[in-house]
Amino acid sequence: MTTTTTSTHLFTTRSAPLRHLYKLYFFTFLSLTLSLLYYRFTHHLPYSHHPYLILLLILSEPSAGPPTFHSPNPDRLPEDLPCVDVLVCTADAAREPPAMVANTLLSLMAYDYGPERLAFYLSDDGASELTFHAVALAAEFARRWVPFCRRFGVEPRAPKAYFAAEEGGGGEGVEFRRVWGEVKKLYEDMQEQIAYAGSTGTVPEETRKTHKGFREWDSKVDPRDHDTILEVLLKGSGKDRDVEGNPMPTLIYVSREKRPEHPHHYKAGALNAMNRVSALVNNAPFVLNVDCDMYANNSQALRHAMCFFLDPEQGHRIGYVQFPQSFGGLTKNDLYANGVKRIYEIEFFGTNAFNGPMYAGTGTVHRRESLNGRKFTPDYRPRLEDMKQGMGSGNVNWDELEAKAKVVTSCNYEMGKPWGKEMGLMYGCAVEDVFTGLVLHTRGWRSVYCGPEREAYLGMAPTNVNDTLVQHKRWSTGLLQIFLSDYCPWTRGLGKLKMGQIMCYSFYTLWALWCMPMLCYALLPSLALAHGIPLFPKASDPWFAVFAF
Ligand SMILES: O=c1ccn([C@@H]2O[C@H](COP(=O)(O)OP(=O)(O)O[C@H]3O[C@H](CO)[C@@H](O)[C@H](O)[C@H]3O)[C@@H](O)[C@H]2O)c(=O)[nH]1
Ligand SMILES: [Mn+2]
Repeated sequence: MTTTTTSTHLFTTRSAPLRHLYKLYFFTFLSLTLSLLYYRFTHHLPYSHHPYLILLLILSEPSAGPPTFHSPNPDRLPEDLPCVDVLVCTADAAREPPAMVANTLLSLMAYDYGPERLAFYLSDDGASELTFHAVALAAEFARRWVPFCRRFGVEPRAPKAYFAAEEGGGGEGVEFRRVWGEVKKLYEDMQEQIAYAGSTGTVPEETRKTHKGFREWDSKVDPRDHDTILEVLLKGSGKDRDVEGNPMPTLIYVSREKRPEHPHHYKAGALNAMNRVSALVNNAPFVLNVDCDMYANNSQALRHAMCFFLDPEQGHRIGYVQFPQSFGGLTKNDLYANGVKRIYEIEFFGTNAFNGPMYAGTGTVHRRESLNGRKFTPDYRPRLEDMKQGMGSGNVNWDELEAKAKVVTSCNYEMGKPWGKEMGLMYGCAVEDVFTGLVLHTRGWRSVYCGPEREAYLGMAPTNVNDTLVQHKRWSTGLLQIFLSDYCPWTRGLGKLKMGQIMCYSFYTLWALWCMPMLCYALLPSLALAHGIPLFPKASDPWFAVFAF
């Protein structure tokens, strides 16, 4: 049994062995399903769902086919890495508790990457004082948490998960125990303050004096109608330092301007606004976006992503690197399949052979240029030297920044500009992520799916049937909308995408079609039974073998 392995400098690609067996399995399955269709026809049995099933089965072939694995070699990375801007979004303090947002931010701020090269932007579409409070507390606690993680190499770096796990994970010895105890105490204090504010619904007067940002909530703020609220909570470029004197990364809280008469384009609008704010500070060549309900579980993930972008042979073609979304706290036996394991454990590895996976909305590192409208051309060869400019140069004018950031986050800013159409995340679709990924692929970029052994992100998925239905309705209608739009993979993609990729995109965007076979499978057996129609041939009939398979 051999595996095909190709190795370039910074990452290794390995294809699954026995690729022909996958094909053999697929064609056996397909021919048996087709013969079932024939049997249903000739025996006048209910068969209406079969054509859909066969169509979906054929379209699923590339993604369900043999997996291709890309493994990064971070030991070979250059020392001086390019900056990364990290965009985190939250939208509703009631559904996305401020303590969770703080925890996600802290896990990201503790990335093993070099704090002076990172800048964090928290977009709060809920314009909540409680979220602002939690983020401001997280900024202070980070001065202690980040050096602690770095010094003892602890994992995971989300404090909640870390302290909930085995006591004192990551080290031993008297010194470790002492520091661990101190940091835990500080963390619990922070948690208590967040919880207290949550229980009273407001922030204590004393705390409100610590940041000018709180003044924005002196009068009531309507999340759908307010000015931009923005505060730089940590200044990078060596200004703010942790307890050991090392530079802290930049951290900025932003709640963009909202007016009822202006469409805000949900998460896509939020990310585009953050994209512009981050361009005013470091304008990092790479942008990581993470939903606030997913914490970083692997402190190496960013270094892994860089292995792909900086690879001397293939890096320049890569538009984005997608990490899996893994979920904790699912229902027993994952009753509603909200873990979407099939996608992240099977299909995305299959898409690696066809220019890479869809953009899944979180745990994604984008090349800023490709996200912002650049088409891939074979002569595109970004130089590491150019990518390294930006942070650390100390030339950010922090006073001017707030004023400039307010301009680029105002409702009118995008008027007459290509944002949402040719630049940034695409507007007008409920699954802005898949849509945007498709556009990037049609512009010639490749993507890479990287599934590290230690899960890169761990998050929350819906746990009740109501939330699941809302999510699935949004996904299935949004995806179908793409199939029926100008960006139908068969029209926009022909000549630009690989055939396997067109099939993958069709498989996902036609996801709503699954309702046909599903409904039939749910209804037909009981209907057939009630009318005395046998659904299956007798055991003595040769056709029985096909059914038994
Ligand atoms: O007006 C909005 C609405 C949502 N969000 C944020 O967008 C993210 C995703 O929203 P969520 O309600 O959690 O949706 P999910 O169904 O969990 O999201 C999945 O599906 C989306 C596409 O539909 C992807 O963008 C997400 O990354 C993916 O996790 C969250 O961080 C929200 O805070 C905003 O910033 N502004
Ligand atoms: Mn979510």
